[in-house]
This record gives sequence, structure tokens and C-alpha cells, in this order.
Amino acid sequence: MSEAQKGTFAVKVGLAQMLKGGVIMDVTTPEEARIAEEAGAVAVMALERVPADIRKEGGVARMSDAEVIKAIKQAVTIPVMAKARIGHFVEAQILEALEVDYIDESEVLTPADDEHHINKHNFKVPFVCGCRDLGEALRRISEGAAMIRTKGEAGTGNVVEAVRHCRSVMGAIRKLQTMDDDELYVYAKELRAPIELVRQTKHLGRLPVVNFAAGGVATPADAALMMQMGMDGVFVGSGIFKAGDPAKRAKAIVQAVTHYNDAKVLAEMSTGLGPAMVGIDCRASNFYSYAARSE
Ligand SMILES: O=C(CO)[C@H](O)[C@H](O)COP(=O)(O)O
Repeated sequence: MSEAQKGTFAVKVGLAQMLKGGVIMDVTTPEEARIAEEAGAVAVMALERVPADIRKEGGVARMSDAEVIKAIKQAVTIPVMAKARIGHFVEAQILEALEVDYIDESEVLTPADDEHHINKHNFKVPFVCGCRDLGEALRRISEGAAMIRTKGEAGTGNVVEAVRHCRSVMGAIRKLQTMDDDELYVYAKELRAPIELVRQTKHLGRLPVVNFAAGGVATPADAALMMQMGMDGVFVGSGIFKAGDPAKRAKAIVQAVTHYNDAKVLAEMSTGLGPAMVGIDCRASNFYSYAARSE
């Protein structure tokens, strides 16, 4: 990384830190964006369909129409993120030109490149990327991701994969901290990650960028679970907008993330929310994994 790149990267990482402790909500319309802002979301994520609908309808999922992104930007005062397909650096250029606040290079959309992710150092706008384990997180950071989210399985309303990916990242960081510095070279090879980032992660005892939970969070209890497990914040999409009362659930999830250690508040936030989204069993034989279709 050049000196100029390092400076820009530090600014992007710092910007993402400001979202810590918050909930970021997927939205497809300005109306949904207003519900999210009203509920206390720290940012919204513009996408053409929430992941549950992408799963149901199938087809190729792409970046949202620019008109929708502009309307969402107009509708709210909080930061607006938007999704680009993995490896689709032109979608990312367009999103940067639209002046979104963050780009999510997302496995929820249909990947555009099977092998290569976007070189995120080429952009001024910060990127968030998904991971299932520590190696994947550090590879994305080496490409310039300023924020990480564990992938989970978006659109399932099932928190099991979010928990698995969180445990995988956290467990590997704990293992790293028990290692002698001389052992890091081999571990870095195993992780397929740059030694410098492995060293930095050991030293910090955490990822060098914020790490949010994503994919399958559907209730205030799910959101608090991810926070108690050490995540920095939570992304929620289908869990809110496929539930009976999105506005009420959105507010309850924000409160649950703020008071994630207070069971009394969590009990209150879990009261009278109306029906949660119908979930999907990730162990079913016909289950299609979004998390596994890109590295
Ligand atoms: O990739 C994402 C965040 O960037 C997902 O869109 C988000 O996690 C939503 O998942 P779900 O619909 O299961 O709540």
C-alpha cells in the first residue's frame, strides 16, 4: 500500500467506526428508508430487493436503479450505503458517482466475477465486505475493505449461519493471541492472508476494522445475541421488512442492540411485535447458500 493509500484507508476505517453500536437496515424504497431512520438506524443499505425476495424470485440480482438510490438519499439524513456485485467495479464506480456513503460488495447480489473482488483501494468511498472466517476477512481488508460483516445467510430469518461465522472469526482471533510471533508466518499462509494484517489482528485482539453481524437476524434477541458475542453492530433487512410490523420491529431491534446486555429491556423489546418473518432451515437439502458462492 502506498503512503497516500494508507492515509485514505485510515480515513475510511475511521468513518466506519462511527457506525459502531448501531443497526444498518436494508431498504428498497424511500418509504422504507424513512421507517429505518425513524427507528434509529445508523445507516440504510439501498438494494433492489430484500434478500428474502431475491431468494423467492431468483434471477440475477444487481445494483439498484440509480433513481431509487437518489430518492433514498433525498429521503433520509443518515448515511446511505448501496450494494454492488462482487467484482463489478463499474457498478462501484457508478455508486461512487452517485455519492453514496459506503459501498457493500455483496454476495447477496449475483457475483460478477468468480475469482476477483474489487480493488477497493481505487475508490475514495469506503467499502464493506462479507466474510465467513478470519482469513476471508483479512483478504477483503487487504483489498481495501474498511468495514467487515460476517455473512450469515441473508434472507433466511435464521441466525444460525451468522452465529457460525461470528464464532469462526472470534475463535481464530483468540487462537492467534495464544501464538508465538514466530508462528504467525505459517498461520498467515493457512489463512491466505498478509502477515502484516495477521500481526496487527494479534496485537489488537480484534479485526483492524469494525465487524458487523449480517444475514438472518430477525428478532431483538437475535440482534442482542450477536452483540453479546462481540460484534460491533448489526445489519438487518428481511427480518424487518418481511415481518408483520416493520416499524415496531425496527425500533425494537435498535433498542436491543443499544441495551444488548440488559435482559429486562430485551424482554420489553420482545413483547407484542406481531409475526416475525417465516424463516428457512439452512440444513434443508435444497438450501442454496449465498455465503458459499463467493470466497
Ligand atoms: O448483506 C447484507 C448486509 O450488507 C444483507 O442484506 C443483510 O444482512 C440482510 O440480511 P437479512 O435480509 O437476512 O436480514
